[in-house]
Amino acid sequence: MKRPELKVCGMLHPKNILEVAALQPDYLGFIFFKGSKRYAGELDPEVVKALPEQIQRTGVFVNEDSELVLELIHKYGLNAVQLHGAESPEYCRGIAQSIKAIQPEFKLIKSFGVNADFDFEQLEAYQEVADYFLFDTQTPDHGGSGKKFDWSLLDKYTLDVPYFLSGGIGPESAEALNAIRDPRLSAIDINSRFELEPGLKDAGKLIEFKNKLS
Ligand SMILES: O=C(O)c1ccccc1NCC(=O)[C@H](O)[C@H](O)COP(=O)(O)O
Repeated sequence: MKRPELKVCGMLHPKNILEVAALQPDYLGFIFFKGSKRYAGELDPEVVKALPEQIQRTGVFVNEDSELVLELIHKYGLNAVQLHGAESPEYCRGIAQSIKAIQPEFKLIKSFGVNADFDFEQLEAYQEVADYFLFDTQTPDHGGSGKKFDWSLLDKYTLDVPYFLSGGIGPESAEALNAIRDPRLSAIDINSRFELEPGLKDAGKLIEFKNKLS
């Protein structure tokens, strides 16, 4: 089985972005949601644009106006968007069509907050438009909760769309992640459990975790 990729989300500070980029994660996430403690809307776009091209620069949005999403994709040179609110399949299709017409390799990641009541059937309407799903813990703050959900709930996931696993993944999670045998697990998404403060990642912890993943 292919080793899942790694996404480090919630990057904020230029020096820290370069420090983490040097560890060669597959994705770096920038949160363009004003309600987040990791809001990156003030970040210099040149810092993001200058990242090595192997790193997928991912903008995270929550129920944002689609015109603004498209504007920020261009402003920051993003390769992917992660739609982390209650965006409809039609909204996702509009974004995907607009951007893929000029950037065919662009990726759309649709996030869902999972709990015991989560309706996996709703995903069917998104399967043609999402390149990936992202399964996070359901919380009122949308994301970055540091809380893990019960991964056995994913036994109910029957579609073929590859997914990112997220929510409360910490340094101690490596062993459990290595035990997952689902070929649809495309990437592991980490955030607050690797922080010194919101938006500031601990490079030492990241190196240790990355080395433990198989
Ligand atoms: O991190 C945030 O502050 C955030 C706020 C609003 C929407 C999404 C947000 N984060 C998106 C992510 O992809 C996080 O990595 C994901 O929620 C997991 O976070 P954590 O539980 O802290 O590992």
